[in-house]
Amino acid sequence: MVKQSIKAPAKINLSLDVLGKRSDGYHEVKMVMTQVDLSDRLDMEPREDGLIHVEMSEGSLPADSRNLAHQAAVLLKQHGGTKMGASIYIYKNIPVAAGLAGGSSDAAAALRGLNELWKLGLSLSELAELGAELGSDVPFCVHGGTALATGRGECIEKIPEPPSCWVVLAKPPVGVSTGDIYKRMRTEDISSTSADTMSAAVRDYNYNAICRSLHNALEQVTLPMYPEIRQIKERMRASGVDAALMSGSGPTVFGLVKKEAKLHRVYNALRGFCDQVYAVRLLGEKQP
Ligand SMILES: C[C@@](CO)(OP(=O)(O)O)[C@H](O)COP(=O)(O)OP(=O)(O)OC[C@H]1O[C@@H](n2ccc(N)nc2=O)[C@H](O)[C@@H]1O
Ligand SMILES: Nc1ncnc2c1ncn2[C@@H]1O[C@H](COP(=O)(O)OP(=O)(O)O)[C@@H](O)[C@H]1O
Repeated sequence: MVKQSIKAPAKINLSLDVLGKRSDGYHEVKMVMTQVDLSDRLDMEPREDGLIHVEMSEGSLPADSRNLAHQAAVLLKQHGGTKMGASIYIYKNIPVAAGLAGGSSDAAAALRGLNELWKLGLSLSELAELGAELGSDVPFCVHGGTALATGRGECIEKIPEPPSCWVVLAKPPVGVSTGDIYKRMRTEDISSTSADTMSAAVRDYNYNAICRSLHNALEQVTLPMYPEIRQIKERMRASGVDAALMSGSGPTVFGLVKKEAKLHRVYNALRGFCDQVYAVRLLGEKQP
């Protein structure tokens, strides 16, 4: 039996501008997104009986039709008109509801993997278009790498990879609802945007400019609601990261660190403060 084993990496938002509220209930955004090497893994096998069956290593998450990878498989099956089914096993490493797009990345990995297994021959753009039906972050996860995302997040323009660095991720034990954070966003308070500056810094391969340009408009909503996120940011800065920012709607904070010699100090400072801390690399960067 042919099997597929495929990685589903987490994302961080190097910059996130909210440009306004749309008539469809979503917000117009402009974001620079990139992937890090903290990944779930999806093992997939085709099934002759046509059923979609998902199992998760993480018992607290639904494996039924509420699971984004399950939804992706059903959508692709309908779109591709195949009689085949699939068994999907998800090894979960990415913290859930963290602002790291773990669910979206699982959905994207299911689309890419099943497209191969079922020999549907869809292009990445076609898979991304399908993925947009599941969530705004899914198209980015289908393409992967580093990108400028516009619209509600589903319009993807690939940009070059940023310079290599360490990324320390720290997630406080709070649950944040993305929809709730967007709903509370006061777009009239927006005073500055950052995506163009960040995109230029990435294209220039300029690490210091990337650090200076980190910006997330959703911080103005999430930080006052959860003081522990601000504390993590402050602790990261005090421990010597080059720059720190909340990812997406939160609550995970990421810190960028160029020098490996600093990494242990940052990691240990955070570990004493919060349980879920990861030291990872940006994915796809040129090796130094
Ligand atoms: C904030 C971001 C930044 O990358 O990531 P996360 O924090 O979720 O990782 C994304 O914009 C999240 O994308 P995603 O998590 O796919 O959101 P969706 O499922 O499409 O939408 C969830 C809800 O958020 C709101 N929403 C989402 C995207 C957007 N551009 N405007 C919105 O107002 C809508 O109310 C929607 O019902
Ligand atoms: N495969 C999956 N992995 C993680 N969460 C999932 C998955 N499928 C559905 N979900 C649901 O999606 C929601 C958001 O999860 P996630 O993608 O981890 O958040 P975020 O976009 O904030 O990083 C959670 O409430 C979770 O129950």
